Amino acid sequence: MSPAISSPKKKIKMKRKRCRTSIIEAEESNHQSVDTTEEREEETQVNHQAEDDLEGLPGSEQEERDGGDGETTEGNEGEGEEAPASKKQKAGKKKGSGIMTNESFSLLPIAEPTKDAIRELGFVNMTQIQSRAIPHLLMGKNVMGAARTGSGKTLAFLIPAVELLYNIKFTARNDYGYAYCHGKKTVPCILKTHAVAKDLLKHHSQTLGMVIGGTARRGEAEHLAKGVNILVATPGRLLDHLQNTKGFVYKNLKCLIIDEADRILEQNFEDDMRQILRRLPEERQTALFTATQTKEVEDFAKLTFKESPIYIGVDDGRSKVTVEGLNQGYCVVPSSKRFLHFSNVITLIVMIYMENKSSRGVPAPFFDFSKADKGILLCTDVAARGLDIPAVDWIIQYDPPDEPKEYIHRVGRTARGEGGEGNALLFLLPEELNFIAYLKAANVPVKEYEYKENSIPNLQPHLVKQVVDP
Ligand SMILES: Nc1ncnc2c1ncn2[C@@H]1O[C@H](COP(=O)(O)OP(=O)(O)OP(=O)(O)O)[C@@H](O)[C@H]1O
Repeated sequence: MSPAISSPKKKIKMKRKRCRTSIIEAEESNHQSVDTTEEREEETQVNHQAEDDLEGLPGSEQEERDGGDGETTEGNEGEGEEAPASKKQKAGKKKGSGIMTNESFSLLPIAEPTKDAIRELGFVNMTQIQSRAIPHLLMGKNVMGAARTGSGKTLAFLIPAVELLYNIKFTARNDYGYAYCHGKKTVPCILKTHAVAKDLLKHHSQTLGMVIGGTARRGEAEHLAKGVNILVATPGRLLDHLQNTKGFVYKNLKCLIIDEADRILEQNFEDDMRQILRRLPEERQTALFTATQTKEVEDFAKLTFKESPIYIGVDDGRSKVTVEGLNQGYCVVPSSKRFLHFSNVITLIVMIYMENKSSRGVPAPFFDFSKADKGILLCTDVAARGLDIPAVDWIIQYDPPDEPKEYIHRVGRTARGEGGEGNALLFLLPEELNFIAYLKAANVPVKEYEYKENSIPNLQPHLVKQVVDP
């Protein structure tokens, strides 16, 4: 029988239970690869060669050949150096989330300043995507990486970026070495990457910049003309600077990293990307990362890579696409009761995160919410991707998104990182129930919660009072 949700407040207060569904190996992965099976086989051979080259490096041979099942290999007991355990690593001791390996960052052939920065971030062992992607990227290979939300993709591509620039001794002036392009125009996603890059560069002299559509471009242009080593950018604004900013030297570009690849084609950035790719030096490394493997990503990969990249699908073969620590369910409610039920669950409205922006295009509620001890953030899909807000307990969806992959990104804002736990509840109208079939086909494990008519308190007078006399 499905659990009742007659008292959502009670449910929220209830000690969160981990989803105990065991991982069942799917016989066939539902994920699509970039290439046809034939191409994939060839690529696998290439991968094995690369892995042989990588012998001795963590995450190389064994894992890649096993195909990576997303199963937990408990973290923190590896040969890691002493490091201050961050909240997240402590959380990892509670229960494995299925994203960790027992391979320590200290085993990577990377410079001391980078290792120091990782240690100071409080990370000891690598997540799966990190242990499998970093060695290839350090060797200059083109990589396409797919791993579920909250599994550490950001460090997977930033550590090699920082490292390679350090090794080739790029100077701050006029050496534009790395471009990181985010598929979606959401400012917080860019900020997250920029913040992680800044932390990693703490003991390095390499420089960092950021260009974002919708913000003042003049300051950006001046910054670019002075020289930036790693540039975090949205596609449209990057193209604008490539076309129009005098003194922006990008002929030395060594690597292009594209994140949230599935959004690029969806958001009609294809033309922008074509033009960006045409302008950048051909002799460069390219990496493409995504949380959801889709047809769009395949198409985009064909546009991006001249030759097949090394494909790393951490979750291929997993029987579910969301993280272990996520409890998720849905509740079918009639249209007339949905809002009341929704308000009952959230009980209190604290912040609203729409498209409103403060200075530099950064939505103020995002920062307030990130810093707050507790709170509720009302948001549109603009907050659905890439955000890494600490300790989000619940994601409540007032209505379903258009596609399962959007659902996966929405719920991916909770239960992030090692040991991350969280809950997600989706309200559906009876006529929207079909969406569950799509979720199940996409390997999203959702439970049905029972809707009880009499569980809704009469909030109407309270709401009216709030509106009239806030
Ligand atoms: N090796 C690690 N050990 C413990 N925690 C980690 C490690 N690497 C990353 N994390 C933490 O895991 C969380 C998720 O990381 P990150 O934001 O990079 O995920 P992501 O895969 O990019 O997610 P999304 O697809 O939703 O953008 C972050 O809070 C990050 O600090």
